[in-house]
Amino acid sequence: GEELNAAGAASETELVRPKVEFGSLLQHAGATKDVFTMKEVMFYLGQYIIQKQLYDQKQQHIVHCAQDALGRVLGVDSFSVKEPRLLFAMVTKNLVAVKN
Ligand SMILES: COc1nc(N(C)C)ncc1-n1nc2c(c1C(C)C)[C@H](c1ccc(C#N)cc1)N(c1cc(Cl)c[nH]c1=O)C2=O
Repeated sequence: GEELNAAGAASETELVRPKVEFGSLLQHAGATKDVFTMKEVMFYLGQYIIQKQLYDQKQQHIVHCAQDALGRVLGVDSFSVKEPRLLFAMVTKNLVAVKN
């Protein structure tokens, strides 16, 4: 609906600055800057998860992060990639909006 389109548009126009620990996690995933779009944040987090193979080998939509910095910044031991609202809520806690 309208609200999803708005969220989609925001993911590519509004800029965010990660809080310190979250920022170093994104750099570990290859990021080379301090300010991102939401789309970029999700891209780098996704690369981080795949590179470190944090997904469950059997149920591959489940991410296990209790033993990883990702779990500390998101505040959970595991989550499902099929829960977008929960995921965005956890990620946005680690971001500060940048007024442009
Ligand atoms: C375990 O996950 C996968 N495993 C496999 N295997 C073959 C094992 N293939 C694809 C995925 N996968 N599905 C989705 C995503 C991935 C990879 C890139 C992690 C991304 C995503 C999920 C979580 C975070 C965080 N923290 C960041 C990005 N994602 C997204 C979820 C949302 Cl809510 C927004 N944007 C996304 O790209 C999905 O739906």
